[in-house]
Amino acid sequence: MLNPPSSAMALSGGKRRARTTSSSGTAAEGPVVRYGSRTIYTAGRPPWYDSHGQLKEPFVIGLSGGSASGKTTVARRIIEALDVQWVSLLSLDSFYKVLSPEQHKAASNNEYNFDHPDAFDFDLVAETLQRLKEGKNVEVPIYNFSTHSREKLKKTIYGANVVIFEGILAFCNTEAREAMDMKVFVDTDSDIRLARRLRRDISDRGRDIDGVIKQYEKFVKPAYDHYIEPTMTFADIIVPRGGENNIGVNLIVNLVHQQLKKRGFKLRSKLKQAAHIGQPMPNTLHVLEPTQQIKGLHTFIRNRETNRDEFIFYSNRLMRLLIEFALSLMPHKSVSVNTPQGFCYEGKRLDTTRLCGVSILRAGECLEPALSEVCKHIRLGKILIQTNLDTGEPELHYLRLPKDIKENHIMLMDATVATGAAAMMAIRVLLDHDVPEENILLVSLLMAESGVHSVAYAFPKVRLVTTAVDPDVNDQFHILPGIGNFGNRYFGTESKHSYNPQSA
Ligand SMILES: Nc1ncnc2c1ncn2[C@@H]1O[C@H](COP(=O)(O)OP(=O)(O)O)[C@@H](O)[C@H]1O
Ligand SMILES: Nc1ccn([C@@H]2O[C@H](COP(=O)(O)O)[C@@H](O)[C@H]2O)c(=O)n1
Repeated sequence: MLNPPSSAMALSGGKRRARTTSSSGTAAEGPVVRYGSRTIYTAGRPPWYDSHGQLKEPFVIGLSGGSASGKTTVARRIIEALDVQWVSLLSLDSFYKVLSPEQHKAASNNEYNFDHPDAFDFDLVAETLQRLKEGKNVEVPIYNFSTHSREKLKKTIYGANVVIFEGILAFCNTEAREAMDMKVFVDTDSDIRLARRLRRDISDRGRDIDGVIKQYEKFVKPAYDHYIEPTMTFADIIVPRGGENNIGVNLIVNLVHQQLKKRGFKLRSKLKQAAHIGQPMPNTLHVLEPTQQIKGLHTFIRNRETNRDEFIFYSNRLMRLLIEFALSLMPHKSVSVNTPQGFCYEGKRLDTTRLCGVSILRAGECLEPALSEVCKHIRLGKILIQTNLDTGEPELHYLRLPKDIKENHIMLMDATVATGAAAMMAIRVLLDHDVPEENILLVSLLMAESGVHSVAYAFPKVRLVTTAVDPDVNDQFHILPGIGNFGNRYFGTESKHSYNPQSA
């Protein structure tokens, strides 16, 4: 499972590993999932949009077949062999309708038809697939086969590069079918399916032998003949025998790889390209006036000889000025107050109830105290984005956003904006949580020209607020002349590694 409620995502480190999320509760129970000798990490989502800020739709694989044909096994084999970052597994089981007490009684006597299309909420299936295609997160019910009911807790699945949707009637619904880029039917002999189902239902689903056979004869077999097998005609690929069919699985994996390659994912180097040179700065950019005082503070924090105490002191001062400046750009309403002398003063008031701060970890967190000092009780969220040292691309590792964020104005804080890749990812996260673009203010001590252009190009309504804009970014994506690694200087840490384009 990836996201506990309230949009908090599991955190894990690691390089060049596939990540999965699952709705069925079987494929990915925690941040780490083991398939034989392989370890799958469920965090570290790479960009799911392009340099225009537009979403790249995930590649959706539909997997259908009879009960116990091996759909889940094939799905896991595909995930394992794909070795693609961020794959979501969605199961039709999650969409079983909630039973009435009478239906529940029938189910306990193996007299409820769980294999009929009416047993599923296909409207919710279509809505869920649509949201995933839009890169949005979804809350999916967790189904319990022993109690025939949904668990109290839901699972959150985030949009992904590849989404696998599996289920007996996955191809029955037109809207669901239309959301699929590839349809795979797992075709396993009916005797084998019955034998597997007997074993599984007795050991995993709390059933007895007579009950399984009764349900199979009355509902499962007729439904296969009537509803499931006919949908085989929709399949692009038919995989006989299921998960043991290596050639079938490899064929699917190769086709998906070809499709993903077409979509491309080298975002950061694309952003650094010099297309912006000579372009005027966007009018969404607000730079603090370079007074002597501001330049004086920059002189301290840019100087490599400045020790840590002084670096913290002077950058804190600059951050406070930056936050005050950013607040002046937030909406204020008109208010009138009476002075002690009894005069009316027509003033302005900032509505702090509809304002949140979101910091991009780790360095963006340094701006939080300045914001909390000037906006008492402000609600704060955090987004952890780290650079994958193999690819140089940003990856989303952790997310905790204030509740009802969509109704708020957001001060999105990071210490620096170089290529703009991390800022774009954070903005994309906010947009995916339905925050209006014009409500986002990206606040950063220092920005590079290319970062400003990239963010402004992709998100023209986001306002950018900074204390200075530097002209360049080097091959390691550091700002030039810059202030060095802000986080390391502020926290007194050393970065052992950084992205090296030569070894990528
Ligand atoms: N090739 C296989 N050989 C033996 N058992 C298998 C094989 N494939 C799947 N199974 C077992 O059969 C049961 C159903 O498989 P599963 O992949 O969950 O099917 P489905 O998702 O279609 O219901 C599971 O208990 C699984 O371990
Ligand atoms: N409460 C339930 C719900 C469903 N079933 C059976 O599960 C089968 C679908 O799951 P697979 O993993 O086999 O695809 C389906 O054939 C239902 O009969 C159930 O027994 N109890």
